[in-house]
Amino acid sequence: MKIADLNQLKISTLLPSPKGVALALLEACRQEDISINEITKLIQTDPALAGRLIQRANATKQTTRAISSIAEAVSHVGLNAVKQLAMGFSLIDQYSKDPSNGFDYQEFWSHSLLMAIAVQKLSKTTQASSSEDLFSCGLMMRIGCLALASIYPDQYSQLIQQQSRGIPLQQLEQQYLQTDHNELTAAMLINFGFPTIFVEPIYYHETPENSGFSEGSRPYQILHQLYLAKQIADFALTKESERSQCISELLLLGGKIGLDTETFGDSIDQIMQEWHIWGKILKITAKEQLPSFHKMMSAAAPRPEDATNASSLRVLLVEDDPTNLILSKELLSNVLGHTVYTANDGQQALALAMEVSPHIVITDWMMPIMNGLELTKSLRATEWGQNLYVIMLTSIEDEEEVIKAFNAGVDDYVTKPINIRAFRARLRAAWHYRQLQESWERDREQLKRFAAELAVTNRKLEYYALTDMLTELPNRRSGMETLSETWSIANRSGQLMVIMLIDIDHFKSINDNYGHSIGDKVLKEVSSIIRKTARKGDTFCRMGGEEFLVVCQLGNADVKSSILFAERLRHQISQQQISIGEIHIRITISIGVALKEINMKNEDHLVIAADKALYAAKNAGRNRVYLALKDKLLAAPPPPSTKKVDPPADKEK
Ligand SMILES: Nc1nc2c(ncn2[C@@H]2O[C@H](COP(=O)(O)OP(=O)(O)OP(=O)(O)O)[C@@H](O)[C@H]2O)c(=O)[nH]1
Repeated sequence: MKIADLNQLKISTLLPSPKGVALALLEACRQEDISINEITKLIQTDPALAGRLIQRANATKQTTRAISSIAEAVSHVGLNAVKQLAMGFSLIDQYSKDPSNGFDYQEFWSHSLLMAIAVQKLSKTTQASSSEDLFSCGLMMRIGCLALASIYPDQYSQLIQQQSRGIPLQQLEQQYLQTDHNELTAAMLINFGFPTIFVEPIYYHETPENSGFSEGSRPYQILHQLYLAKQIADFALTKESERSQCISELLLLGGKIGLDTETFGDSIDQIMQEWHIWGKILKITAKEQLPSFHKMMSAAAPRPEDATNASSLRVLLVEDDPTNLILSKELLSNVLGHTVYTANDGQQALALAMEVSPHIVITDWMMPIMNGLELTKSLRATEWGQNLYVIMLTSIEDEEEVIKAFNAGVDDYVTKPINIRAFRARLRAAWHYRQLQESWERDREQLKRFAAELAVTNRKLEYYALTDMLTELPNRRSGMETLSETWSIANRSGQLMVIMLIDIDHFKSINDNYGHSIGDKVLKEVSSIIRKTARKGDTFCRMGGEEFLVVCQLGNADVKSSILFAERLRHQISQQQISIGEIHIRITISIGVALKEINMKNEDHLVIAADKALYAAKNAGRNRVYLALKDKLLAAPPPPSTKKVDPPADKEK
């Protein structure tokens, strides 16, 4: 995260800053021993702030009883949030009238308010943070833009205009102002006393992929809620004709934080309602009421209402007659506002089309070298030419000829001389076709992305379902699946089958002596030794607690080699000192080995036999291997060669 150095920028005195009671609150909250009583007294001096605070407290309270006093509102909302809300409200009051510098202050706050309400709503679904804290984060997360607009009024309005031509604002800000709104926001929020846990996610809210936060962590969750809140705010303020393009992306993002379409749609509707209510309270103009999200989701692609909507198409005009070419070009570019490329015959047009990828090809019919029909057929023969919209210009409106043109692949025809109004109307149809095509392509891309993300999520879920999270060994469920598969194969093939149950001796004393987290580390260490010592093909899992299961690979499963392996493992663990920081621990394990026998009905009987052997090993003094064989429990040869290490686990410092 790069934070702007406010002093170096020499702009600190020009930065938007809270005034009056908000400023006093900011100062007061810097004192560690400030009491709610003192804060309440301060707020009482500003009736507008007091009223808004009580309204906010009521907006988030769980009970039906209304909060009516400032003290109650302060303790409900929390000191931190009171301070942040006071700052946000104070800034709105001071910076909401548009000075004539081109920066739309009302739209800025309207957008910020939307982000605040949206992130608060989303936070309730994941409970990553207090929703009041997040409300203030949403309200202030683009405060750097406001700052830049106030410090560099003229330059900043020019940058905003350039941004609307497709250059990212952050890039323009860095280029012309040597800082950007995110750096400045971070610096200002730190100055206002916002905790880093919020400032960092706010800094990355436009580019979450650059944050490096680990998946599922608290900053990661906050960041993704802020990101989604911004997308929702952008969506609400975008032009109606462009709204449908954002819907699938929004649904995908909602899905990522665990919201199904129904719940997500309802949340968006509630956000929009609250936006209007809060807009009135703070005197910020919220846009007209949007239709319900479900309605917007099922709406058909918009049709252009006038020619301005249908402008800016890339048109390839093919005409051999120079006068007609000039006239048509003039009409298309100057009157109708399209970008026009020209060619004099079909062959030239084919080459140019490949180069400029036009949206529409308007071609004359009769031309030398390659006529309009041949050009259309050639275009349709290519993959990229399938979706081009082709309009044929013709002087005769003979039905047979027209059918011929449509059979060759044209989408429409216009008779010459061109009638401007009719031509404009037909281009609108072409524009609509283009819109549908783009939305279809977008949906397909999103579907691909969604499928890829779903595959990753499913793989992760599968991993989590079969893995013990502490030791990262396969878990009991996975072990039981292997056991039952191996049992079936051994049954069919008649091969020998051996399993082992391993249990750490006196593990409870490790927890008791050193605490649970050291106990966890010992479990991890033992798992790692088992993993390293196990023979190739043997599968092992953590059964739970301090018990592990090894299912020997059928080829390895003769009793002698399995006992040797168990002994080696036991010996290895008894010899290895486990060091965790300053603490050094030696532990031992007991192992029960069992062999599949004819009288065993299923794998459970095999586990019971191994358990009996384990119990016998424990009873015989622990740190040893026992074998269950033909209803007998035998100490496994060779007997433990190492000195018996008995309870409790010794502590060496
Ligand atoms: N740290 C930690 N402890 C666990 C975990 N799962 C189980 N335990 C503890 O493991 C201990 C098992 O204790 P016991 O079943 O009495 O067995 P033991 O102390 O190993 O004694 P013996 O098996 O008789 O040698 C209990 O104290 C559990 O709380 C875990 O995931 N982490």
